[in-house]
Amino acid sequence: MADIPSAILLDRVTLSHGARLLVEKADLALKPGSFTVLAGANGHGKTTLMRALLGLHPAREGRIAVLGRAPRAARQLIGYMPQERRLPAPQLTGRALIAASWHGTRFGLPGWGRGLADDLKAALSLTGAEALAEQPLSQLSGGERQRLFLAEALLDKPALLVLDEPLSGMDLHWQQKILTMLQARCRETGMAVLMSCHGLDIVRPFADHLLQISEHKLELSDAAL
Ligand SMILES: Nc1ncnc2c1ncn2[C@@H]1O[C@H](COP(=O)(O)OP(=O)(O)OP(=O)(O)O)[C@@H](O)[C@H]1O
Repeated sequence: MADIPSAILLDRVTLSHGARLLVEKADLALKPGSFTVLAGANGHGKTTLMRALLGLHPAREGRIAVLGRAPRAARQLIGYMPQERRLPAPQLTGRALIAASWHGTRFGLPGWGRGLADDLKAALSLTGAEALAEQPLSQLSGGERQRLFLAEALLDKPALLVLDEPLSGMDLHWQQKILTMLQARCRETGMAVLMSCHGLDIVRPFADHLLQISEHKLELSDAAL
């Protein structure tokens, strides 16, 4: 049987912003179906690493492969939820915003048809955001908006989910519900998750690995330890 490619593979990767070195000569291999929490102090490079996986930030050295492809070529297989999102029109409903961004990124595909509507319903149900999607974004709390944007990242049944502090603003009840859902999706569908967060105690019981960025190094450990 052919080898299944890693969800994320780094081979001697160095990341920097100009003269500011963030990660130096890092190696990493994360399997499909794995749930990894990315931790590190403010400004240590978590967002930059995620953007590099999406092909939005070039590695200074080394090779990055996502699902066996170069990052840009893997983009269609990745669901991404950025740390912050500008709301271009706060009066839009969540459903309308997702439809608009879907058309923007999937230019050339058929319109917002039945299949897509069903997929959106299923994704919204995973994050408990069905009712939220019908309300203007300006009337949602920060944690409610996060659930909506997480549904959007899940919409296309990605093989890899890259989440930049998705739990920020969510209360404990919803953090646990979302973590339970993500863990189950990893087990049941083989989707891999890389998720940054600062509240490690809550996340550890649900994750397989902890990936720490510190002193320009990436250190992978068992999340339970
Ligand atoms: N667009 C940019 N231009 C120049 N330097 C940048 C840029 N974005 C980030 N940096 C530099 O890279 C460092 C790491 O930023 P990054 O956003 O990756 O950190 P982070 O670990 O995600 O931080 P946080 O926990 O605060 O979200 C920053 O401290 C900053 O010095």
